[in-house]
Amino acid sequence: METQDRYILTFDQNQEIALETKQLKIFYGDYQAITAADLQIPRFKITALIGASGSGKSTFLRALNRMNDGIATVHGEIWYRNLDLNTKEIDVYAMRRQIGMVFQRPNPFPKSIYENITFALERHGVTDKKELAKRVEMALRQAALWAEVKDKLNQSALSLSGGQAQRLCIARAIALQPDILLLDEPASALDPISTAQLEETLINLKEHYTIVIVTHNLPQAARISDYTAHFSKGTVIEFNDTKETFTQPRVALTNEYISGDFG
Ligand SMILES: Nc1ncnc2c1ncn2[C@@H]1O[C@H](COP(=O)(O)OP(=O)(O)OP(=O)(O)O)[C@@H](O)[C@H]1O
Repeated sequence: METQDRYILTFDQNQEIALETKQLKIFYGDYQAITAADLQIPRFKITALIGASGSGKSTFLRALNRMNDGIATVHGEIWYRNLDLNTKEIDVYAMRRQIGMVFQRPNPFPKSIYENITFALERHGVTDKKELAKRVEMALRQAALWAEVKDKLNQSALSLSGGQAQRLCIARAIALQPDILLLDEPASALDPISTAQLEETLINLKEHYTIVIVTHNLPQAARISDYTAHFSKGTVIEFNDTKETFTQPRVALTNEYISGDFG
């Protein structure tokens, strides 16, 4: 098989782009964690970020909604709806309503299941009780948790299992009706059954949301994502349709990584 050093898919005008990074470079002090990442994230698709530990996946993901502010220095452009998010003028709080993040460990607030979802909504000005109840139900249904919790919405969220808590965190993020959901290894603390439920939830969510997910679980990336970006040493070396990436990788290092022939 003929291989290249790098292969980055770009889209034609028929594919709407939700986010695009241009020449993204990220430094922790003097250490450069991302050397140059140019990536188009297609709308209403799942894009998986894969790569060896330390290759820069989380650093890249966190830059997309400015979670690195104050931790790392980010150079380059992050385009979202004709706005460069990596500029001083951006209202980061408002932007994060459009671009939400779900973390590796489920982190529900020590409040009721219901309040976990209404908390951010109220802070964003939604106060009508009927509207809040509607949004809670919608978010829990979309996160595939409604059936399990509808009779115990006033119970503490800390009583949920890990898998349920992670779906609650997804519900909390989507209650704000964002455009894009960023997920950093959301299944790494879950058992196989909860992982399968979470994967099904994500597949259903892509009808309404653009999803970017960091995962170490390669079969998971192959199962749920439409596109895969392979990070190596701080840069994206291959970005392509997931099926192609996993069956006919164009870059030798990707082939080694997905066949477990690395490190
Ligand atoms: N807060 C930080 N301060 C300094 N260096 C950091 C910080 N966070 C990450 N790094 C470094 O940046 C590089 C990329 O880390 P990052 O967490 O983005 O990689 P990753 O691909 O997500 O790894 P993993 O799969 O292990 O989570 C690593 O060398 C890491 O040690």
